[in-house]
Amino acid sequence: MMSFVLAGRDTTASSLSWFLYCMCMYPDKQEKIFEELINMEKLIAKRDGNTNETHGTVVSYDDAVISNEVISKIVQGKKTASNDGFGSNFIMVAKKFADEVMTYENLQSSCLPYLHSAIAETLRLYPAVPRDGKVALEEDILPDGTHLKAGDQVVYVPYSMGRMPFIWGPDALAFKPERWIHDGRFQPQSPFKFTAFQAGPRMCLGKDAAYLQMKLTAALLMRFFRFELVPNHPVEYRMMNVMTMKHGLKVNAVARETIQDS
Ligand code: HEM
Repeated sequence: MMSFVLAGRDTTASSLSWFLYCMCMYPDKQEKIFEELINMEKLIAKRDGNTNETHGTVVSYDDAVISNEVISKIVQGKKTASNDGFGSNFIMVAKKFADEVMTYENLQSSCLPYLHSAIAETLRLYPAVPRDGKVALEEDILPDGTHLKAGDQVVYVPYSMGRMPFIWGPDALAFKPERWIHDGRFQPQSPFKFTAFQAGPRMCLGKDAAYLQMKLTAALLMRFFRFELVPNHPVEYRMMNVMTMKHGLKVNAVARETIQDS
């Protein structure tokens, strides 16, 4: 339990911060994710014979800037107080989306491929574990012929590996979820190339759980809000075991248009 709580909390939390940061830096990618979520919502409504989304009234909350408290209530599906500027319809639509669209099946890597790829791309550029060290218990020879004595330390650096043109091509520094998509599907890379979760027998045990949590939270936020960085707030690395943001991330969340059931 200690492993799961320690390994699974700050890693996913900081990755979500970096994901939001990437969304703010690349608004065109943020829009693509929104479109993907809306399309899925429409498909599911159509499948279930609920066509309200095409006949409903469009309610705009465009000028509103929402507090963290309101966001967390929406993510948890709770009703917000009536004086916070958001009607219960907004909460109802968000809750419906969470319950009916964000199912376990719809959060698998085969669904929402663009969102899944954007999370993988975030981890390529901003791996939650930026460097990871090992100690040889006994004398050993690495696959490339390097000799190790007992007690030697070996460090691999997912942060650097994720940015090497040698590994990812000349556009290695660009945030491009498209690089993970082939024939419209998310295509995983070898864990020896994409090392954010380590590779081999001691690879992260929580990888699928991490994607599930991050995809759910990101989908709920992306579907209902557009994020923008607060101008002039410094975004810097805090290089610890987990790569968090030194000054945290400050964003404005602007509510998107919501389609209200008539
Ligand atoms: C973005 C999220 C995450 C990243 C980037 C990540 C990354 C990693 C890395 C690099 C390791 C190898 C550490 C080492 O042995 O040197 C690891 C191990 C581990 N992770 Fe994760 N992790 C994430 C989320 C999670 C979550 C959500 C859980 C649990 C629910 C989890 C559970 C574990 C466990 C139990 C190990 C130890 C596995 C072993 O030693 O055999 N991780 N993780």
